[in-house]
Amino acid sequence: MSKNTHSFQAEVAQLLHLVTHSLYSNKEIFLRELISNASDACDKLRFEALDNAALYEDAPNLEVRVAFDKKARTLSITDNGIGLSQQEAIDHLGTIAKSGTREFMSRLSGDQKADAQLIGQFGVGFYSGFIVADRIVVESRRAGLPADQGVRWSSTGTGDFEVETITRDKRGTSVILHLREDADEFLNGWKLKQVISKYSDHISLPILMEKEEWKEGEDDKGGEMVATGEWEPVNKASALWTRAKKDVTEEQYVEFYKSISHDYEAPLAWSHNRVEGSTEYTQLLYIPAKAPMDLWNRDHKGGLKLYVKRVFIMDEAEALLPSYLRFVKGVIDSADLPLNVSRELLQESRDVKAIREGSTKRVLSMLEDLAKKAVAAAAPAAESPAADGVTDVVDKKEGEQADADAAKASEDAGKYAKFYAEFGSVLKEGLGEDFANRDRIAKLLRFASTTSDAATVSLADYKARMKDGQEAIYYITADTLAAAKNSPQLEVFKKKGIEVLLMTDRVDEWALSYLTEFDGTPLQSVAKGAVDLGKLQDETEKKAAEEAAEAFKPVLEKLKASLKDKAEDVRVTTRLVDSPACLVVQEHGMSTQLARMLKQAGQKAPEVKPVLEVNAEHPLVKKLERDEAHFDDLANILFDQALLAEGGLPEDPAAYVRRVNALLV
Ligand SMILES: Nc1ncnc2c1ncn2[C@@H]1O[C@H](COP(=O)(O)OP(=O)(O)OP(=O)(O)O)[C@@H](O)[C@H]1O
Repeated sequence: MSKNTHSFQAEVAQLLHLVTHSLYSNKEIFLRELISNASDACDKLRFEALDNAALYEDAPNLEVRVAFDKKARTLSITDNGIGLSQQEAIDHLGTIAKSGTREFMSRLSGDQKADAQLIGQFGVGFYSGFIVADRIVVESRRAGLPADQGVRWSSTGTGDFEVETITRDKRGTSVILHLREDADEFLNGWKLKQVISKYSDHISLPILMEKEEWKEGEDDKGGEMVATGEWEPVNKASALWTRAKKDVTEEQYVEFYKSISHDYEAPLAWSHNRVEGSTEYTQLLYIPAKAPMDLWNRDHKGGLKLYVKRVFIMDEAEALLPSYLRFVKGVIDSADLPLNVSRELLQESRDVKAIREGSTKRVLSMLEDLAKKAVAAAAPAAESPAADGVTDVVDKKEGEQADADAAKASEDAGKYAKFYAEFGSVLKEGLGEDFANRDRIAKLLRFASTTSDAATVSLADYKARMKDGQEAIYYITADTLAAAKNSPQLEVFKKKGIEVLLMTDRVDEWALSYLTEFDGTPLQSVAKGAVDLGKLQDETEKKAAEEAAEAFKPVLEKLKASLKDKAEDVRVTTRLVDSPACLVVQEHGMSTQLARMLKQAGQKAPEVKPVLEVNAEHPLVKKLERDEAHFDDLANILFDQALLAEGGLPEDPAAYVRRVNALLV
């Protein structure tokens, strides 16, 4: 193949421009990305070689070599992994195959700082080389292909790249960076070693660099470091999760997280354990601080990296965690699974089931810990050791330590709220997905309520504040917090000072349908079924209500007849104070709000005919008794207004307007 020029996919060209302009403040990450790709390529070779050992050719020891040439101003990262065929070079180094790319691009604002964060989160991988290089040459040969089917890919990172055939004896890939004028610092062995140990110590392959020696200059003209031709490893080369906890620093855990997740921010928490027993495995699980952009995309893949006895098997192994924990990142290294395990096999394996259960429990405990820290911080200061009077006399050092501890405690305290804001909605899916852990999940949920606009109220908090005689945990679902707060259904609860949880998340109604009770107390939607305040209503109130209903009966019958196409039933209620009417659905029916949402999403929703409840004390309702001439109009207005009040739209808005206008003139 002679030299061919190809254009980058439009998104790549755009990304390259941003990479070179926005990621400048953190140049050195390019090395982490390229070494990580080299390591992935070796993992892939090892995996393919399980079925075809010939792929190793004569070089079974997988490794990465980093070399630089001061004169040529080049830095190269060479691996003897799987390599790239010509077509693969064109496909993989000219496009972005990642899900969520388009959405990511649309969120870029042109503000360099904000964009740099986003790009960091997205992960630019190979293209990060252009932060420091104005030209990149990739030479590669795929394992198993003959030497004359190598490929050279080169580009200056603008609009296009060139590809040509070369002869390459060694399998694997060399990425050769022609460094920019201002990237001189990477032509220095000491600097490179420092960056490698910061970002790539956990890579399980040896990363080799040429040993250097000091050579005096001639005629005492100063000296310099020169390469000796001998290669030495510069990383620990033991996978991080295989080390003992005590041998891993906090910074190393954080860097490892960043390298597997491509996240910019440190994780909120992690847990590293060796599990022994009938199923043996190591788990290293992280809870990110930020949701990835495509968490809600249908094609978002969650899951952990799976290793078997330190051999990389697959990314995004979804079978290792339930879908509602798809935000968790990390590694599982199993001692029991066969090396040739496939995704299909994972689904059926009993070992995987045990790993999944164990990892789920571990994640829930991490979340419980974070939640506990938030509660502890909210507790009165008297419980903190600094306030118990014993620490009156502290020397300066202890004082500083106490300050540091306090800062850490306050940071820890905010973590659960941070987690919940990002992933609370996903966690709720667990109510419907993971019956075995439903109670634990329920304890982790937080909601806004009539006493708190922020989603901070736990079901346990709510229970602790329940009124004497209150027999249920009341909640309402709505599209927005404002709609929930102002819902007519809440009027009687407000009047009696009873707290109601306000649920405005799309998943709430679906998820809550799986949680019928919490700690022995039933959950009750205030928009479903007839309101039954039970013991909260005294006898005189009940009697008055019954009498009002009796007196209202004739009007009720007429209302039912007028609205027979719209309302399932019409009844008198005590739940309203200021509003004339509201809509409710039958006890086990789908709420009108959920039905509306499904329809908007283009999905099939059953026709929900709501029940109209009227407030017999309201002047507008009383008017029904007197105004025979407008009865039908009034009845329809009452219904449509109740629909409007909960965020719906009258079936025939023009007719509604006509009716109201007729009454206004
Ligand atoms: N050293 C290499 N050897 C073989 N293939 C490589 C190498 N470097 C990159 N590639 C190929 O190019 C693709 C694109 O690399 P890039 O770093 O841009 O994204 P990625 O690795 O797929 O994603 P991410 O970096 O976000 O994990 C890789 O998926 C891989 O197929």
